[in-house]
Amino acid sequence: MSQGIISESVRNFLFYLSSVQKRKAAWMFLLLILSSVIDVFGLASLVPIIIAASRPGSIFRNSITNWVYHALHFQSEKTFLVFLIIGLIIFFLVKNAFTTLVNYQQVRFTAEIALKVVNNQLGKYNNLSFWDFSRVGTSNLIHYTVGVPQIFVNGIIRQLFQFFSELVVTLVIVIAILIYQPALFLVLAVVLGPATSLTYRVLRNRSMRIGIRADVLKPVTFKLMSEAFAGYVELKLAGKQFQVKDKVLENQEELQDLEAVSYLYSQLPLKMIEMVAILAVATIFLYSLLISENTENLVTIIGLFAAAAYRLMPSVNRLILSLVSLKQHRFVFDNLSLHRHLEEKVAPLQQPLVFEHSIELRNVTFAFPETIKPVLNNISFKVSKGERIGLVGSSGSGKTTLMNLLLRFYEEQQGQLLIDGHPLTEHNLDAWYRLVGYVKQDTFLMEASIRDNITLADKNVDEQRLQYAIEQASLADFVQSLPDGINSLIGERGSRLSGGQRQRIGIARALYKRTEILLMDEATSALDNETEREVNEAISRLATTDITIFIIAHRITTLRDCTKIYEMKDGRLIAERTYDELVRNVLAN
Ligand SMILES: Nc1ncnc2c1ncn2[C@@H]1O[C@H](COP(=O)(O)OP(=O)(O)OP(=O)(O)O)[C@@H](O)[C@H]1O
Repeated sequence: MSQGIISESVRNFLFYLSSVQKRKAAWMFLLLILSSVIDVFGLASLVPIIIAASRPGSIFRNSITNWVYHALHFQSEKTFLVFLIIGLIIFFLVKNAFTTLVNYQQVRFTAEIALKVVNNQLGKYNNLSFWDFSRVGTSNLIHYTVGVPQIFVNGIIRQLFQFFSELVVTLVIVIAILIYQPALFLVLAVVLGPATSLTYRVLRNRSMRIGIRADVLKPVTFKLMSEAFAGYVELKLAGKQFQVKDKVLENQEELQDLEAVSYLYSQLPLKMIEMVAILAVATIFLYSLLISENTENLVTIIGLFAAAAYRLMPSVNRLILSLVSLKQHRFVFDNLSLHRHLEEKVAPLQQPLVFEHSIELRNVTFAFPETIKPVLNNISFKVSKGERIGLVGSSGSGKTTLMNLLLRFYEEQQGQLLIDGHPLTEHNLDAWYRLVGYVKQDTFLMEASIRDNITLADKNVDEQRLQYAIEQASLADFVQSLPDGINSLIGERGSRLSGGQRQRIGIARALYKRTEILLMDEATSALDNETEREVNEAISRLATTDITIFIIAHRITTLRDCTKIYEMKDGRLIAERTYDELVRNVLAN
């Protein structure tokens, strides 16, 4: 009834194991079977001891106890009983120590695999292109890299171990019954067999649907919450915080409902099996009372049935629960196989890239996959090293897209990007990333010190370089004014900094990295006059270096130090001007 899900789970589990780990898994499996068998025998061994204690003389009627009694030269039945009880205690001690050791090894092994799955997922998503990265989205990425491996471990791997160990327990008991009491086996098979199968059948598809739905809902809560916190101020000012809260609650309500139903389902198998067992006992009992002549035999059967069912029920219950869990969490296989091609992605062989003379765009055309009209249309320009290029143009004209192309977030469909005449390809991308620095309007900032934010938590900080970067980015006075100086913390996403200070940290970071090409996107549009002056001062300082700069700016004054200014319109480059020409043009219009 369940080979499908079991073999699928085992296959997915084995996928993550190395050959050494596969051998380890086989070893674990053997230990698990052994500990399950010992568990059952441990309980079974209680029966003869109880019989021996309650019925004097019975030890001589049993061939084994009789043999042991005489072999060890016991003198009285009482001392032999004491011996048996002490032996039993020692057996239980050893058994429990052994099964705990097996459990410990299994837990360690599972943790090892869990780490491997997380590592695998992280590696895979680190290989995502910028484009795919933005399409998948951070909420899904966190779910795939942290949430899904956890579900795989708890919902699949642990359940597989449980399934096999309970299967062994159940089989050992059932086979023992079959050998010693075939009639009882028949009753059990007729009563518990269909009940178990029916319970599983009722629950499996429902549980699977719960799993799939929860998988959709979980990242939604995360997405809503991260958006709500990121937009805390704006949402509050717009009086929309309750709207977000309502959405989160709506999402949580459905999730909690699913959790509740799932919990209920986990309680059902035991109750159903218990119910069926009681019904069976009652039926046999009533039959013996009302119809049958030979009641003695039936009462024995009932007694044995009740005892066997009592021992079997918890195992069968866990067996069903592990199967239901496998079904419920089956969706993780689909999640884990997403982007699997990235696992095999061999990093392209990297070559050096020299930038000494020029950056050239030759007939570059780019369109987003879902749009037909190109966002960049046949763009060509050549920039010499050390030049400072301004990009202006109306909103939506393609300035940011052009910058994203230079950053290699996107790739042109036609034309070429040439560095010193050599095309930029995936084989020199690492070298290109080392040359390029990027300062956005919302510079990425960590909840850490200024030092860590500039060096991106470098372990071996080049102090001289850091000092140079701080001065060139016009941050020196500000840093000196802080009680903890460069070690001052800047708060979450730089909340303790002004807009200008945040951008200057971005500039300092680029300088610390020895950036040779600096891309600044709308660097000053959100700044007040004073901070604009500070950022402009930093840019003017940069103008004295041989860093090549591209600036998208909405304030003309930011472009004062630019050697060339390109004007864009509808994805085309329509004019090239100097700063003075730009000013005259603006004044004339
Ligand atoms: N991910 C995307 N998918 C589809 N279209 C996009 C995407 N990003 C931008 N666009 C479209 O590309 C065009 C150019 O956008 P871009 O951001 O480059 O303009 P811009 O000149 O930088 O504008 P602004 O000055 O307002 O920032 C716009 O029409 C925009 O709608």
